[in-house]
Amino acid sequence: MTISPCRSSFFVDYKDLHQLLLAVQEKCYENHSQQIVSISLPIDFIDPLVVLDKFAQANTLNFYFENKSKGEAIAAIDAITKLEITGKHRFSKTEEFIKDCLKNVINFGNTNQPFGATHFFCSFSFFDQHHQLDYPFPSATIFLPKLQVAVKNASCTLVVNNLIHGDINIQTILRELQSQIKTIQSLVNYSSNIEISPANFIKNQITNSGIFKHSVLSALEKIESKHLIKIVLADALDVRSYNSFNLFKSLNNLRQLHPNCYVFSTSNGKGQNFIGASPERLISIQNQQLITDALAGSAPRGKTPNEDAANANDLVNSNKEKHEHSLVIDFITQRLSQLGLFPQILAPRLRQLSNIQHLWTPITAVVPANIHPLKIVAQLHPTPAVAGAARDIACEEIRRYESFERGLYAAPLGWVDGEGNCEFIVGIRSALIDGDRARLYAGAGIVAGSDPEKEFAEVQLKLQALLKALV
Ligand SMILES: C=C(O[C@@H]1C=C(C(=O)O)C=C[C@H]1O)C(=O)O
Repeated sequence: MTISPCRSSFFVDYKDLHQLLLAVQEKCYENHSQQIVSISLPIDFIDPLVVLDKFAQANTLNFYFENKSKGEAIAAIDAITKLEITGKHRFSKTEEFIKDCLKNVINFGNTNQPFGATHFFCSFSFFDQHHQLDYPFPSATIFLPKLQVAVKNASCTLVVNNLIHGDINIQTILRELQSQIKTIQSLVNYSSNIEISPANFIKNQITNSGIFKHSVLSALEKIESKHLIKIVLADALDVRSYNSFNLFKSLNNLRQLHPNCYVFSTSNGKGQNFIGASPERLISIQNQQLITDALAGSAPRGKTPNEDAANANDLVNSNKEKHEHSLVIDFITQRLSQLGLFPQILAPRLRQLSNIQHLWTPITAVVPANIHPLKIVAQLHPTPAVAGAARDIACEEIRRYESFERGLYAAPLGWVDGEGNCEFIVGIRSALIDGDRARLYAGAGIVAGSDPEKEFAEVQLKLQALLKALV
């Protein structure tokens, strides 16, 4: 892997780049092969969401990921190479695909910039097989974008990936790069407008309150008879708007309304988008330091500081909520240990979001270089935070109780780089957007002592928070 220099903001040494591209092409001719040239440049500060809005097309894959509290946002547009998988072994196939691609990458420019060099964007579905045959996303989608713009704190990086082979016109690549940089430069001072104006929808609850509460009661009987310890039951809400949903405005609303969450969106290149604001990180790995969240056990935020503190107090002292939470900690620590890791459980805390608060225990571990992030994703997904315990029985029961396909709901979604760094979140509090239609998803964990009314109210609270953002 060669790295050529690249200097200040928006400075591209086109002469160096031209020579590199010609040399790469020559090798491609000789070997009848293809190479990926990844160009990383520091750029002036720009909002990646504005870049997404400018460049994303309905017929291309794209991805957006933002964590406002960490000062990070990343937009990935169009794919130079992709893998779509339906069925089993999707995590190991993804790992293989990424490793194969990385063998063919030549880096140019400043790869040490935050989010410099190649990043692969991945979305998985909850189950490895869909029951709904026309569900619009495969069980796994992985792509290396053509264009990636990322912000970390005040630093902004552009990555342009190019596929080089014998027949490609190098001059065209250079011209395209110049034109992309010009367009991006023109967006530097563009700020996204805040538009929190809830739209008017026609709504249709998939599982009505009666059906949902009946499922909770039935699940409680199975818990009582020891068939299960916990199950996470989700509900879906179908809405139809008078106009097509606007991805950019909806994401912008989500980040204003849920600044402590991960705001995300991913597309299938056929016009559908899966978006949401999730508080739950599956794993992030930075320089071999892994962190994962055990997040389960909930209470609404109070309307006054006193009510809020009382709700928080009830939550941290509730044996039922603590039991629900500890199932997740136990599962995560066990599964990480099975991989040979030594998980450290940090002090429990509250995760307070705009509408809801959760019991939260971060768990850390050091990841040896030989364990690929996707092995850990495969080992953890789905945790009892979104499935239940015992997990496989809970998954079977979920299929029985829920009348809709979970699809990408409650599944891993994130990025991996070539150095073993990654960030995957759990796609809860999410919606599948298709033109003027959206299906919203949210769920709640059921354990012994759960109250069907309260669980239903919790799910509605989560759905409403999402609905408020869609425009
Ligand atoms: C399943 C969801 O959330 C999960 C369920 C929680 C609970 O029941 O307390 C809390 C956080 C998440 O682990 C969802 O929001 O869809």
